[in-house]
Amino acid sequence: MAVSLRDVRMIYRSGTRQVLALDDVSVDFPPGTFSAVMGPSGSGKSTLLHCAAGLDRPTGGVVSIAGTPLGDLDETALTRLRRDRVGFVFQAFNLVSSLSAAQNVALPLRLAGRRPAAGEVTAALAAVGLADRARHRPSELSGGEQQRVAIARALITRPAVVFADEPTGALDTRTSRQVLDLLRALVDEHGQTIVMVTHDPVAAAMADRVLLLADGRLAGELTGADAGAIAARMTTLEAAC
Ligand SMILES: Nc1ncnc2c1ncn2[C@@H]1O[C@H](COP(=O)(O)OP(=O)(O)OP(=O)(O)O)[C@@H](O)[C@H]1O
Repeated sequence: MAVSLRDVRMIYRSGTRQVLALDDVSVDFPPGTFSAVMGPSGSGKSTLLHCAAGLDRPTGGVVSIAGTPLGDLDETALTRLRRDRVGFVFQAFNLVSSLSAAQNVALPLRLAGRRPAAGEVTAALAAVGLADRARHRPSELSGGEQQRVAIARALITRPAVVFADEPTGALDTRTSRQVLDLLRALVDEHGQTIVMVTHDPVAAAMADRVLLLADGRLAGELTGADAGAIAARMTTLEAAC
């Protein structure tokens, strides 16, 4: 499995209050698959993503990335595994504004103390259709172009999995479609594993399967559903919460 969660539980404590954000969730993300995670507000989507990506340590259960149980790793080893094996794409792109597109893409390698091989960054930018924008700063790129640079940056370390948190949340419909087509192509043509949290049924319909969360639990899974069917299921879930 690229990522696996076994009985993952997350309890947030603030003062005397406790929130059970994940309630014994078990799920696998096989290599070369595109999964969407949906659910009503507060259902635990971000918590699931953060635990699965090793950004947060769950209260209980086991998360493994590429066969490595994260609970066995100290903070240094966990940071290294995240840096080398996990790619992140965020709603707000999170590019470094003072760096060019090429420098942003090279950043994860630089942080790992590696000098990019000749052509490596150019190839990554070409893979997202932006070879001719290498010298542009983020402010000189459209939103969709910035997100494609962020995707190239996420892929430069050849991660076992890319986690995308609302990757089209800040984009218009047409640009969203381009970014989703790109994510789909990365799975189909390069066997990339992608896990995407989204509120958008159109985005979720691009995935191989849609995991539905409600109250911190897996409430169902849809495969091959179109956006209309996903939206209808979400309406039912929201009404029940
Ligand atoms: N750091 C925290 N401290 C305390 N409670 C938290 C914390 N983070 C999340 N929670 C709570 O855990 C539950 C799940 O939150 P989470 O952010 O994972 O939901 P979500 O499905 O991503 O929501 P949204 O769609 O609104 O972003 C919510 O009840 C939330 O209030």
